[in-house]
Amino acid sequence: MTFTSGDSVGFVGYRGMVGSVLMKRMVEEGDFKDITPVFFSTSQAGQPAPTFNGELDESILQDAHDLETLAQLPIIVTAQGGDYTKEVHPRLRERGWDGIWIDAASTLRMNDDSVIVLDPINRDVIDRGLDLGIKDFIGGNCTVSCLLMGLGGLFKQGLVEWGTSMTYQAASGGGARHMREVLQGFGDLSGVVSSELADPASAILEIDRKVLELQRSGELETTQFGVPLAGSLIPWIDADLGNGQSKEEWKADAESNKILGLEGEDRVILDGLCVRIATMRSHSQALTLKLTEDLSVSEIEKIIDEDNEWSKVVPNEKEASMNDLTPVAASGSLTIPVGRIRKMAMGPQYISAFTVGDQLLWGAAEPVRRMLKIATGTL
Ligand SMILES: NC(=O)C1=CN([C@@H]2O[C@H](COP(=O)(O)OP(=O)(O)OC[C@H]3O[C@@H](n4cnc5c(N)ncnc54)[C@H](OP(=O)(O)O)[C@@H]3O)[C@@H](O)[C@H]2O)C=CC1
Ligand SMILES: N[C@@H](CC(=O)OP(=O)(O)O)C(=O)O
Repeated sequence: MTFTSGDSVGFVGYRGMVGSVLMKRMVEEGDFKDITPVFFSTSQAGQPAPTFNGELDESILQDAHDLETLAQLPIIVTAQGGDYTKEVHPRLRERGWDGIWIDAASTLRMNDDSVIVLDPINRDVIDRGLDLGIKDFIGGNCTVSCLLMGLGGLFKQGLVEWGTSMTYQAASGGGARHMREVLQGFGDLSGVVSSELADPASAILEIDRKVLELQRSGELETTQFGVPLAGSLIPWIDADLGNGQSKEEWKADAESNKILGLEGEDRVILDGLCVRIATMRSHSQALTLKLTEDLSVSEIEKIIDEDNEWSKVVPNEKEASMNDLTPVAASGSLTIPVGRIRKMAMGPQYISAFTVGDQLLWGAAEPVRRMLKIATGTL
């Protein structure tokens, strides 16, 4: 089953948080002109379909579990989530569907017959996969994709022996309801001390006591995160692998090496701690890298800056770091700022770096959007 310009492409999960960012980017880039979109829903089949291409369209939402309809499509793009992938993908393949499956969920990422897509970093791996007849192209973990978009130049040139990544991951990584829960938490904490906050003479330790009392009371909404995140942090993300490592931490090494196409002795060792903090949609990470060579900071900055058009070095200065190297600065932007680059006290080959990326853009929707363009021959 091959795609020719104007053919239909199926979209599942278009109205979720990741799907909405994907649709917005496709509209911004005029991507709909090359395809005929067919929209699917697991809950709204039969209702009017959206019209992102700006044309009058009377089509209706298709049933996302209707294998017959899905199997007619040469390309399916899904941001519906891992449960949907687990349920539908194997059944489609079992019935002989050989179209291209492009997915934001992690389910198929580490399969031998899938490629993790991040084309500014691994276009060669994607092209090789297409040539070999690979049909499943999966977006990477948000933290991994943002790391490689920022520091990809060093990895691609084989300059990293090992690295640690200490993350500061935003609430959006859990989903829309997690973001709401954090904001609600901040509101509740602020509300319980509103009269004290209005009085500049009130005692800060009394404010702190009341806030902590509410955080520990069990009265805050914690359905999504399990514990209060507002005014706190959670030093564990994703499943417990039982060896002291979280699954999110495991992904750094496993996915980065797969994205870069590194095997055996060429693999880069990556490990670290993943921490959830109460920011909205940008993940940050503090890195320690051991380089294979003693490069000057300006050489390192040049390699990072020049690797792709989105990585941007922020000078290792206080004001620039405070203004340009934060989740507030990075959110809503495709630019991946990389700063705090300096030689560490451990020796000339050890460097620090700090990077931030919008986890809904490069962390989720953008690699998937670009893979669709590659699959349709327009990138
Ligand atoms: N959040 C993230 O940071 C990342 C997520 N991903 C992957 O993407 C998947 C989807 O994540 P995300 O977009 O956050 O999930 P959402 O919960 O926002 O959306 C998933 C689906 O929920 C259904 N839905 C039910 N109620 C609503 C509503 N009120 N508004 C919108 N959609 C609704 C929609 O399906 P329907 O129309 O069928 O009802 C929608 O497609 C994840 O499971 C994960 O696999 C990947 C990387 C990062
Ligand atoms: N686990 C990420 C979000 C995510 O969806 O990751 P993955 O695509 O690897 O499941 C986070 O919580 O920030």
